[in-house]
Amino acid sequence: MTYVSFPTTRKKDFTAIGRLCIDLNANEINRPMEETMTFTKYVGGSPANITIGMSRLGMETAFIGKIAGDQMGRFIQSYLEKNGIDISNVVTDHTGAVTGLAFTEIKSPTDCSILMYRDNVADLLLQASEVQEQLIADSKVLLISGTALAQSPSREAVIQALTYAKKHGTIIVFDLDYRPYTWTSDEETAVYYNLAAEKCDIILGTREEFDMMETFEHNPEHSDQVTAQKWFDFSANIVVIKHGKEGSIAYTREGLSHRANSYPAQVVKTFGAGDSYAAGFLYGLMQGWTIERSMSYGSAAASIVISSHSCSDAMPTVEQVNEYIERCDRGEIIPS
Ligand SMILES: Nc1ncnc2c1ncn2[C@@H]1O[C@H](COP(=O)(O)OP(=O)(O)OP(=O)(O)O)[C@@H](O)[C@H]1O
Ligand SMILES: O=C(O)C[C@@H](O)[C@H](O)C(=O)CO
Repeated sequence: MTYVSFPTTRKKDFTAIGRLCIDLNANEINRPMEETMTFTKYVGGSPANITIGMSRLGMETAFIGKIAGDQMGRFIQSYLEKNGIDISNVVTDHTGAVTGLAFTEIKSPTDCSILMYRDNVADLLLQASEVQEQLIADSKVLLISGTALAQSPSREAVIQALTYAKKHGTIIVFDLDYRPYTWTSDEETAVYYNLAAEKCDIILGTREEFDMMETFEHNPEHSDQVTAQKWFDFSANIVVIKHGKEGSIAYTREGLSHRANSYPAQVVKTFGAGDSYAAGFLYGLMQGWTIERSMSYGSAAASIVISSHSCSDAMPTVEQVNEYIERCDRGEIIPS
């Protein structure tokens, strides 16, 4: 059964809009930030990570965003280029805005947190007039991520991108990617998230992220089914709710639900799980696989990334995911 009909003849498989940042991941793991001395620098930002993931899986990708006009911005630009991502709609800021930094604290494989430095960041300065309609028209999929809705003018840029995607029949994926520190109030967050979600074909989020969106609604049991059902009255065909190590559940417009277990992992840190899951899942759907197989593929990609030090740089290729699944099937991966 086909749940989403992706356009067939387009130059790009996948384009994302949103933030391009830097991750500084602690080298001394299993320690609090107060005792962490050194970090390794990677490209970061959830939509950037997903795009890198899609590119590693062999998809034709592009990015719409804004980078700082400095060394960090140029580092991001060159990394995207090296990964085969079309950066013709990555605009450089000339107002002195900076690159967002995410310092990661890895206290234990299950206790990780991120300290964000996001004052006057370039990614939130993308303007609606800078979004290229033709690029969206040329893409099978447009992925938006929630953080870009947090402030103007980036908020308007995303809404304009949604308008172009609707006009051209580009499939819209919403990765909720809720980062509370970027927002000023729960009400503002819920209102903008809901407005954007109404236009999306596929929505991916964690239970906690959907709870935030239900600020004005009644779902006392935090029921995944109730959450998903609402979106089928709008544009959604698939709603995926992620539950960390417990796996994920996808609902479809036809009223079916599909579960996927997580794969075993030698966990180094948990962040990056959602981004790699999104890349693997969307890749599978775009190959015409079943929802279960696509979810399972996303779960395997997630286990690879959480077993690694980085998010972006650890995004796996098709060969790596296949090999990981085979090793798991042979019982060779012992969970940590
Ligand atoms: N500890 C774990 N062990 C194995 N797989 C995991 C673990 N945590 C997450 N995953 C896998 O990653 C998928 C997405 O994880 P999760 O629900 O934590 O998303 P997320 O909160 O968006 O991730 P992130 O931490 O990157 O924000 C899960 O469905 C599961 O397949
Ligand atoms: O999303 C961010 O800005 C930080 C990410 O790059 C980080 O790697 C992460 O949390 C992935 O989900």
